[in-house]
Amino acid sequence: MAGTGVFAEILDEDSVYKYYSDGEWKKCSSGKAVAIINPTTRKTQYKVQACSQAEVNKVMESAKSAQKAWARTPLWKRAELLHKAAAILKEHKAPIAECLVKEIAKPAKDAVSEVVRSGDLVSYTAEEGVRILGEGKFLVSDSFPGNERTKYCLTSKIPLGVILAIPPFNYPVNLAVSKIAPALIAGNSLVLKPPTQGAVSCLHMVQCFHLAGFPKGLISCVTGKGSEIGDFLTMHPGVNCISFTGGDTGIAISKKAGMLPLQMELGGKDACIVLEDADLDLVAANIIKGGFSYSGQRCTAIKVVLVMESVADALVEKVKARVAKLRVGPPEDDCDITPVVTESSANFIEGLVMDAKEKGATFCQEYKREGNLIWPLLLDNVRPDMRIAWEEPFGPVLPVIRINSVEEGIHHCNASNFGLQGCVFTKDINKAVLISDAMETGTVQINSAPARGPDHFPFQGLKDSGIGSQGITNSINMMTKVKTTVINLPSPSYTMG
Ligand SMILES: NC(=O)C1=CN([C@@H]2O[C@H](COP(=O)(O)OP(=O)(O)OC[C@H]3O[C@@H](n4cnc5c(N)ncnc54)[C@H](OP(=O)(O)O)[C@@H]3O)[C@@H](O)[C@H]2O)C=CC1
Ligand SMILES: O=C(O)[C@H](O)COP(=O)(O)O
Repeated sequence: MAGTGVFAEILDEDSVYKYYSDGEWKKCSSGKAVAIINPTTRKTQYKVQACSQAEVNKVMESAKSAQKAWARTPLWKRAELLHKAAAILKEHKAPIAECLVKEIAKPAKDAVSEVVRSGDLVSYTAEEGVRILGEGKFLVSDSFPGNERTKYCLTSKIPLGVILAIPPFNYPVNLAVSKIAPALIAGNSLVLKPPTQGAVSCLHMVQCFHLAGFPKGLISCVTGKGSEIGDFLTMHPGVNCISFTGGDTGIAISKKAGMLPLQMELGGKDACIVLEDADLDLVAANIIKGGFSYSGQRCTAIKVVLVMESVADALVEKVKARVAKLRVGPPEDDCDITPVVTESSANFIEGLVMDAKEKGATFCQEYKREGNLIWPLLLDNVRPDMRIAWEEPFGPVLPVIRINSVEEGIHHCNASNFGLQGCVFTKDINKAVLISDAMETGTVQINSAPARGPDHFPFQGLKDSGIGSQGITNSINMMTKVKTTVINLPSPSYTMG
């Protein structure tokens, strides 16, 4: 049960979850709380502290001093603590998954998978960090013309300092640890600002790191609405790097943040290009998985199908048949389609659907909504003048655009402001590789739906989809900076051969 057993200490006497600072669970001085609305019941499920700017300042001070000691902690010790946290996370997957079900209406099985995947990510990061941070580079001066071998150059990767991690609602645990673990193994300290919808899941995850025994002040978690405390955090002088996953908010942050490294993973409009020789059963199965998992609330969800006209009717029929089998209902029952995260999100999705209706899209199913629950909807004959051809619904609504050439499909994909992932279905691997080369996206999946996982693969968005690259190795590296030490010798030495 959430907030019980080893998690009892994170809940205060007024049933408000505490924030985490200096190795302790605390109540904020304002006494204000933020309500977390259960997307299924649309009633308040949990409450968390609304932290103040003074509490953020204190957290930043602790993070800065704790980081100095942590940077001098041996790599193997950092890894050992991360492995402990991973084990505790997986041991308590049930109560954390329960929070995900209640806060973000994630289907129960997917919620458990997210926690297990997060434990695996933390452990993999510990191992990868020991390897790549245990190596430096050694250069000699005479490889450059005009130099004798009188200089030995040692280069290594050192921590940035205080990392501010801001994950989104749809993977509040996995996308938090995908920032926390690389930050810690690289010798940084970490300040986490969880999403409001998902905050309690994150607080339970933080308790697992607390129980693992990380030094006080090294990890902090401040709660509060991003719209209220977010700017103070992202513009705080104590922050040395921001790792953000979410929507357009990230673009605004990138314009406000100072001279510091940014890791941004933002929205996507992942296109699925279907050629005439594609295996349409394989395509249909991937469109269901890629377009409707977690009710389409994934940045890597398929967000537009671009199918050759000659096979479009056959494909639409196959997808319709599979849509009809999707179970719609509460996350507790492991339904495929569950309520979207907020009423405002449901309203946004509905706006896109109504625009498509007015402009003549073909509705393959009746549009149906009950509260935040929207039934899966395939829209055929979508045209570029419709908003849904370009905007990201983040819901169970999928547009189909019929194309008459591959070039038309690539053009539509590249005309988008987004550039996260895409996929292409064809039996001709040579053609698939050429199409992948032409698609201006961070990743192209050949004959499968887009996906971030497995988590050690590089994952990056181009254009408005992001800055920098994620994936465990790339995240570790971007949370370090290069340090060069040059040994100057009085005379040339060839000790190094
Ligand atoms: N790329 C991806 O993986 C994702 C993309 N999205 C896109 O974003 C849209 C909205 O989803 P949502 O999760 O609300 O994304 P947001 O970008 O609104 O929120 C992402 C995170 O940023 C925080 N935040 C909000 N405002 C600020 C601010 N001014 N400064 C600092 N942090 C802030 C949020 O906190 P709080 O929750 O308290 O507002 C949350 O933790 C989706 O419809 C989708 O298009 C969403 C999720 C994942
Ligand atoms: O931000 C997101 O939505 C996730 O990065 C998607 O991850 P997934 O492809 O593993 O669902």
